[in-house]
Amino acid sequence: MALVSLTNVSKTYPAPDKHGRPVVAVDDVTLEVEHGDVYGIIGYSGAGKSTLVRLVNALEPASSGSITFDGRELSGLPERELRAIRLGIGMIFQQFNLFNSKTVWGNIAYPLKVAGWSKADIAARVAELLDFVGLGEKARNYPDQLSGGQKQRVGIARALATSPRLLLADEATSALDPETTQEVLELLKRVNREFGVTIIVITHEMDVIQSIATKVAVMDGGRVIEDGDVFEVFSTPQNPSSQRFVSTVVKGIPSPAELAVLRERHEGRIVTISFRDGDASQAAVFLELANAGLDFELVYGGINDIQGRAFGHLTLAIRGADASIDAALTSIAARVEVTEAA
Ligand SMILES: Nc1ncnc2c1ncn2[C@@H]1O[C@H](COP(=O)(O)OP(=O)(O)OP(=O)(O)O)[C@@H](O)[C@H]1O
Repeated sequence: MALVSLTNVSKTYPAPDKHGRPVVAVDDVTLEVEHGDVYGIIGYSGAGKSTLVRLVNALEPASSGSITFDGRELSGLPERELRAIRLGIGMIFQQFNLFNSKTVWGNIAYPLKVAGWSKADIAARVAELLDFVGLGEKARNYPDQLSGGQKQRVGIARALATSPRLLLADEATSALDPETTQEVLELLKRVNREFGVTIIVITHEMDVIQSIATKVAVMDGGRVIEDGDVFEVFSTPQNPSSQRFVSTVVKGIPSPAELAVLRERHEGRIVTISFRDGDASQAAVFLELANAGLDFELVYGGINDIQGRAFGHLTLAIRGADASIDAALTSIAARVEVTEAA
């Protein structure tokens, strides 16, 4: 049984949008998060990601559809029972949401005090968590004496205090620099591996999904437009909207503006060849162009690595007789994806 299961879930806010209509923030979403998953939810700003998190956390009720947590239907549950379910769900935020008037120790101890733990149990648990996130030295410091990465580590320790089964990370690394982001992501991987905590990661950053997610859902306009294995979704998106979104976050696909510049700077036909690991050797593709007597140069490209599997897009300017180029591209297209700029 999935840990979190959403079936035809929608959330409509009566507050009208700029056309005077209610806002459909989440639109008929069905997805399942299995125990042990690191499930990424990615999409443009306004796609409905944060709203989805608030529904899963039972902070707001869905307008329609069913949400279950560990097999229990959330809708219709009284507040007392929802509170008990929320204890099994930890949450971390972009702005960390620490109490500035409490020390690091006090921040981590807070949920345990609320849950009625004894002083001795709290002390032991906080010490254990400080050690896990590597902040033992900072126990007596206040949040404004910490770096962003340290603050998020406190946020993670606090979220884990009551041993939740699910951790919701809403843009948890978006305020951090790339190096600190990687450190926090490594810590989240350990949370998943060592404690078996299932994680839902909400982000607009490809790097985050790429380094920790095992599955991903792409959201656009409140809907999940594509979901599945991270490598599959990012290397070969099926839906035109997710293709458009993916092309903005993966490396190596020239935007329309970049294509216009390439066309201006290079003679010949501009063709993007997309490789997925194990698909076909790049050497074989280049050899085919050379054997057809074509002149070509690499003008744009990038390789993406998703958990040890690579895919990439190389854009070439190819020069030669049109018929020879057509024949070579038809032959290459039998093995790898070929896209010629219109
Ligand atoms: N409480 C609310 N009342 C009215 N409209 C809302 C409310 N919360 C969210 N919305 C609207 O719902 C849509 C989805 O918002 P949401 O914050 O879930 O998107 P998001 O993908 O998380 O974007 P971001 O990354 O910018 O936070 C937006 O159009 C937003 O304006």
